[in-house]
Amino acid sequence: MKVKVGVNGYGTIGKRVAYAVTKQDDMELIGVTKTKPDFEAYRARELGIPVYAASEEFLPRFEKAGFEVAGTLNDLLNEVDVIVDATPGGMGAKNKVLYEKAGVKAIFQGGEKATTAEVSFVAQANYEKASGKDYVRVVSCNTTGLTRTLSVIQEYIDYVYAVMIRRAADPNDAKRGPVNAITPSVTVPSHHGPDVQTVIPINIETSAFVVPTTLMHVHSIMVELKKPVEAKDVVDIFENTTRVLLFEKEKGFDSTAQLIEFARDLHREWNNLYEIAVWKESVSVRGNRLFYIQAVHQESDVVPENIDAIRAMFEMAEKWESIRKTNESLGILR
Ligand SMILES: NC(=O)C1=CN([C@@H]2O[C@H](COP(=O)(O)OP(=O)(O)OC[C@H]3O[C@@H](n4cnc5c(N)ncnc54)[C@H](OP(=O)(O)O)[C@@H]3O)[C@@H](O)[C@H]2O)C=CC1
Ligand SMILES: O=C(OP(=O)(O)O)[C@H](O)COP(=O)(O)O
Repeated sequence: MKVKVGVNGYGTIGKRVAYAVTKQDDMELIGVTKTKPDFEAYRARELGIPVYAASEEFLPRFEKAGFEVAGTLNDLLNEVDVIVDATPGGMGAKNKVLYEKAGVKAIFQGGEKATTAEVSFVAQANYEKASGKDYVRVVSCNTTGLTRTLSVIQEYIDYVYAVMIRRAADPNDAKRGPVNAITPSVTVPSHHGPDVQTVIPINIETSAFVVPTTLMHVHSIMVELKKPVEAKDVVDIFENTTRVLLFEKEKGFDSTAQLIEFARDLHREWNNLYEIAVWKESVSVRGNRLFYIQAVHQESDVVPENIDAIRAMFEMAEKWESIRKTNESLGILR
């Protein structure tokens, strides 16, 4: 039996999760919601995905355009086993009452507070904690990136300090850009450090800056070590970590631009780079401090996590079986 999945909010994250669901042999995409009949709604329809109005108040927009919807969110909720809420940050918590009323499990995204769900989730770090749960939050793209690499070197960590260089907007977001400025999060820690702690129990402080780019976030990470480790051992660990890839400046990976080009060269859908990109040369140890730099494709790294969260919530597969299935279905390299 396939799990019936709906996606509420067919935007940057929602459309990618919907696509990923269609690639799973144990899941069925029942439909997605839109607030308006724009090109994304027409494209979903072309792809054969039933489009529902995000609520009754939006129905007149669709009627005016002559766009026939399959129903409203409430109708979608009657059809599904789980809803992936990918609405703008903060809206998921409000939607939760609808999901509770419908008796439907729900996955929230990183724009929601941790308290919205029972578990904050990164598959490789705490898959089992989501087992059988009704409400799970896939943490933000940056928190997912930090957790993926830090969770596998956890035994060496005394304290982590990370500087997050955040992209100003997604490529399709003309409202927020171009931005000719650097915007610091003036309070330390930025929300990322405490957010990592909702998944793994480590000491971590983060600060954050928004810079004028749409191509990925970059993290400069410094770890005070609890016990000695050599850079080559950390490289080995990352080389054997799922959803983490090492890239070499030596091979032309000078910036996030080449990382995105790499994803384009793979003919990845939407040039998704689901894996966290660690610059190999940046992994270095000086005294009792480990340094490395990584980049996060904000539009896609959380997509496999949403798929694994569904399997965990329905106890459909053990952790590594789910990760393997998700990776294979999306062409994730490791
Ligand atoms: N973009 C990113 O880099 C990342 C985002 N996240 C998190 O994912 C979540 C979604 O973000 P993102 O995909 O970027 O957001 P987007 O703005 O790209 O998409 C949100 C979608 O929600 C829909 N929406 C708007 N209002 C409503 C409503 N009242 N009811 C239902 N749907 C509505 C919009 O649909 P319509 O187009 O029809 O108006 C829109 O497409 C947030 O929590 C965010 O923090 C997590 C990781 C990375
Ligand atoms: O989850 C994200 O970033 P975050 O981890 O810095 O909050 C996404 O890139 C969304 O960021 P946004 O809040 O700038 O849209």
